[in-house]
Amino acid sequence: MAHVLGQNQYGKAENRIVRIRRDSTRHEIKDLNVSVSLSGAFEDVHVTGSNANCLPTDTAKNTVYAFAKRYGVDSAEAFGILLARHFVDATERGVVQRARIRIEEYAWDRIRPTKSGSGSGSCEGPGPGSGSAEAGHSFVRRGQEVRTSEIAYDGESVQVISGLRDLVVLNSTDSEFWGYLKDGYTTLQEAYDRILATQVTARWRYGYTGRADEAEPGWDRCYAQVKRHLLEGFAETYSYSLQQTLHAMATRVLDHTVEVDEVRLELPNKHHFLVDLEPFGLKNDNEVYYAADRMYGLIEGTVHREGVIPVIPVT
Ligand SMILES: O=c1[nH]c(=O)c2[nH]c(=O)[nH]c2[nH]1
Repeated sequence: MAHVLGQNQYGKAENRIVRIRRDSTRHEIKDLNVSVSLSGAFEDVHVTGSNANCLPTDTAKNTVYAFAKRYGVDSAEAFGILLARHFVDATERGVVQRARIRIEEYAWDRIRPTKSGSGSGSCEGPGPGSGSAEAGHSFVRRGQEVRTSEIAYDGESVQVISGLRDLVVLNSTDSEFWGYLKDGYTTLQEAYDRILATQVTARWRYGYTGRADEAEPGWDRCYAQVKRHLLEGFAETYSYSLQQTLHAMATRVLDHTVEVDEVRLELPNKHHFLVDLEPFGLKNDNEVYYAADRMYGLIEGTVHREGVIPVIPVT
């Protein structure tokens, strides 16, 4: 019985690309997930095993990254048009008859450091975002983080552990990682200017124990204040490791929020790898990155006030 090859298409899906424009100290970021799908004269590829008409998906991937460098990314739409036209018009012998480019774009807002962030504060202090110039290279991914809390009462005292998760932040410069231990399995190149990005999970425990003479902290105020200092701690730390950034963020929360005794952070290192564009005659001057979603380094730690016994569970 004869069989007929029906509709078919192929390409490279989910090319995670971060394009930084660093023309000035005020960097611009474009964060895209680009999927390429080609259809055309691919009967032979499927039926006979001849790859003469097969543009490798690896080439499609390279094209996406090279185009990001060569033409920049003004908008997802304009970038998609460039790519789609290229695959159809520039591929040999009219092999590619239709190109479909799908792009998801993730939006980032700038972290705004505040001048009024100094001095030790309580949750009665100024609200988040008051004051200030925008950070040139520090971003927080748009979309709401999840606020968490865990409350326990044993008949005597109350314990409140608040937190957040899915707060995604990125510094497009001011991050290095070098001078680390090396053994026979070490291949990592030392980095003197890298992207530092993480998805913050934070928990903090209040000193509040619910005694009759104790006033409850302003929970919403404290939440906003802790979040603000986590963001600013991230943005304002010139980092030599994510571990150091973790310590700076947690310390800053304790310095500015007297109600909090202990902070625990879980920070996955969301790796961004510079794409090698040399084969296409392009110099990648820390502009085009492959944003890997796994595997990832996972940096975890607690910072607490001296004399306080830390109790936030290690997960
Ligand atoms: O900030 C970092 N800390 C590490 O421990 C580490 N390990 C690694 O491979 N890259 C990084 N980056």
